[in-house]
Amino acid sequence: MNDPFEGMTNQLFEDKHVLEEDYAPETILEREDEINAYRNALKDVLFGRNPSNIFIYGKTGVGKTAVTRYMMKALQKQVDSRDETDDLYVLFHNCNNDSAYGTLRAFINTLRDDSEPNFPKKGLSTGDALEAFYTTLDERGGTFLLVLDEIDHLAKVNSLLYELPRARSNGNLTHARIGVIGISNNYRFRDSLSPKVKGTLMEKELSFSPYDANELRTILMHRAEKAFVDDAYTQSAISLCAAKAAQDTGSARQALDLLSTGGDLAEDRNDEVVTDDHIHSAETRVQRGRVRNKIRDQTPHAQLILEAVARLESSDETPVRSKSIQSTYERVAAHWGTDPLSSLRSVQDHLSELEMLGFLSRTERNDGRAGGAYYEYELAMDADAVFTAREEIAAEQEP
Ligand SMILES: Nc1ncnc2c1ncn2[C@@H]1O[C@H](COP(=O)(O)OP(=O)(O)OP(=O)(O)O)[C@@H](O)[C@H]1O
Repeated sequence: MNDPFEGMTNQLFEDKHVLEEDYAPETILEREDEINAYRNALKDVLFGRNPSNIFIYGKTGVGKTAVTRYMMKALQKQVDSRDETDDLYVLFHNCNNDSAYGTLRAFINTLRDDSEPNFPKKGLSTGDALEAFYTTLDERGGTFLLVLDEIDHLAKVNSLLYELPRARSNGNLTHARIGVIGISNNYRFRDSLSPKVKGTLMEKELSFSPYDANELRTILMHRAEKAFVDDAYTQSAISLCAAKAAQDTGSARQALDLLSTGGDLAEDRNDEVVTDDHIHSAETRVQRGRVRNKIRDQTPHAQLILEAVARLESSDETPVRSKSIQSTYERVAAHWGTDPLSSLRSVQDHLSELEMLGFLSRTERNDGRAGGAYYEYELAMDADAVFTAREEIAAEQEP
């Protein structure tokens, strides 16, 4: 066979990385009000005062992380240019599936010199970790901003959020000041905190709303200019990405995914310009990717239970009660070589969780005295999308 890569050229993309998730935009567009509010909330850091605690809320892809990183960089630059201001350290941590102990350990290890031993993974208590953290902070001195992304996923969050803001007034810190910046998709997060914590935190709250089509178009145009070579996309393709993402989620991530996938498709087909056609085709692929990622985030048993409901849905057996789902789930688990959960209660817990996350819908039925109240479940998404996602996830996991 001839060289399969012979003659391949890169004619569409100037710099594809500009459309990818880990690209940090140097300008933030369409978020002036949020940036102003953020600036006011952070200004104490410049004046040597205790920093405010700040919580950022908003749905996925609306710029919470991008704006936070942008603000932290700008603040760091400003602090570094002012001799009279205390040193600033910004520490980022994603709290997904982590504990207060793990979070503190990550911060301690980031701050410790290479010559110092790492803080142990286990064997000590959260209290020990807090003590070591305070010692490390006080040794350095200065202002520490702790950015806790996905803070609603942090186990034992109350203990941490109660302790950190009081560290200075309790005499645990003398030379250091702490501010907590929490980021969350869950607007109800605050309600879940204990009254004691709410009273101590006194946080400033910033809310990021979904983008509309015009805002998304501005963001996309700016990126497309850098990502593609001249004339490699139509304005109409950009507007279409913006319109589709605005109508669905208002997420800049979704809009960027559509544009990037549209570019991939055009490149695969050797087309020189990204057009509406590519974006229409990209939509199915992006949608599939999103479903797959959402399913991948679930535990193995939750995935099997979801697949069981999808099987029942595709054979027209829904709405269906949890007992019938359980027997289908047992067959699905056997198919994948997994031991199923044995209690109906556990299956029902997973069903409630899947309903809450939007995978399933449920209706309460009541058979009166004879049967009492019970739930019936249906799939809230396309069954084929679940099957494809499950097969793709299984293929990824094969050695
Ligand atoms: N205003 C903006 N200007 C430029 N790029 C943006 C803007 N808002 C979002 N983006 C880009 O969109 C993508 C998603 O944004 P980001 O990660 O900040 O969202 P998020 O709200 O933190 O979402 P999640 O809750 O899922 O983490 C990133 O690639 C980011 O660079």
